[in-house]
Amino acid sequence: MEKKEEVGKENGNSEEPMQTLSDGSICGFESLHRLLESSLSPSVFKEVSRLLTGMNCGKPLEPLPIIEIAKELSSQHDFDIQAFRFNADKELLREPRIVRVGLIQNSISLPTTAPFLDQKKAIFQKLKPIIDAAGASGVNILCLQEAWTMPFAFCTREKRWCEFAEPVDGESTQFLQSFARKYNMVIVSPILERDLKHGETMWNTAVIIGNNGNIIGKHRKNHIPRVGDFNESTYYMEGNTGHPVFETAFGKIGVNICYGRHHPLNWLAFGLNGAEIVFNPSATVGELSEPMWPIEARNAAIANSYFVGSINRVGTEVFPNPFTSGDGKPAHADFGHFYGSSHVSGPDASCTPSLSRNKDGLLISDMDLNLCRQLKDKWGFRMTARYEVYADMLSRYVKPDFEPQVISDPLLHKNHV
Ligand SMILES: NC(=O)NCCC(=O)O
Repeated sequence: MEKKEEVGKENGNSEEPMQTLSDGSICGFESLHRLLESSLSPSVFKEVSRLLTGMNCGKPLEPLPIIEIAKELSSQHDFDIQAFRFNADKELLREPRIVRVGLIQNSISLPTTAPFLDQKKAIFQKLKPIIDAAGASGVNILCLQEAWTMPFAFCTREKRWCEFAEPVDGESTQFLQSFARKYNMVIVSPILERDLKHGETMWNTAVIIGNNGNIIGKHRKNHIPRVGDFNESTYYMEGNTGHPVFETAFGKIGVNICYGRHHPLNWLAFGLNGAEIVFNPSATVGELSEPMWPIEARNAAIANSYFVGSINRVGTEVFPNPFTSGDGKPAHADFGHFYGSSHVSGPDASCTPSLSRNKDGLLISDMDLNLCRQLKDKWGFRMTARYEVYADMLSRYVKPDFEPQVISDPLLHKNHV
């Protein structure tokens, strides 16, 4: 209690509700986890963590040591780096299947008024040391944030930002292919795609680059947001690639891009196709979605017995021309603060602490993929699901003559005298 008041004071007034500050921190702390750690006694913090971030094999998630070269890169280039290990129980008939996964979150590098080519090059330059830190740390599968090559200009609805769209084998893929080869690393690269063979149409796409630098395939975002400033339908179409799972050298992975995380059936479909890790590269802002962020991915990991890697970009991106969202509010030139907070959720309801809310970062997680089946066996969610009942319901629901199954209390409609 004493500590909590201290935190309130840092915010200027202990009577005021605590607020996030303009530097993107929460009351001066880079994450909720850090705020709680500094504000609570060690024993209370331990109990709060048990409830907030769960337990893995009966213990809090183990932090992993970070190698010197990665530490140096993180201090030279000012990015957060954290590492954890998800264990699984030892099995008698299967060896552990440990995969090292990296998630990168970052802000843009130049103002959105800079020439486009410079903006793009500067983001590439910024990412180099972070990808090197991942590669040098032995990351097997690395995922970047949604539309990582560009500012998240979709709020503006101005067509000029379409220039950032690239074919699947374009410049950004070529840039990442060299890292994939150098570090024997699978890389998931979410970009704004221009499909040259289909009339130059655009998609919000994740390109999956294999550890030999080959392109394994692509997935196109299934659901387009129509909420707040996220008017993304101006730029790309609803995906037409289904829910592919990519069998890589290090495990079976799927990509549920940003707003798709609000759709439980979207998560389910990747699970039904056998995903062991699903990435959720995102771009979302505090005012809109922050209370949902720690819940949805975690729920998906639990319900589908797989790991989820959630990534959100960082910072506030200000655009040259103000825009509105048709909600009667004044025109504004930015989306609000992209709150980072990337994290990994396990199928056993454990979860890493989040990366910073206001800083670039690399989160490394070792995960024993055996945990997925162990949780399927323990909780039996796949076995107890009634897919035939859901399938029947859905097939009736999509028909125009669908009638909701509602049984009304007959007394509700009885005429009272
Ligand atoms: N990029 C994107 O789909 N954002 C939508 C906002 C949200 O889902 O939180």
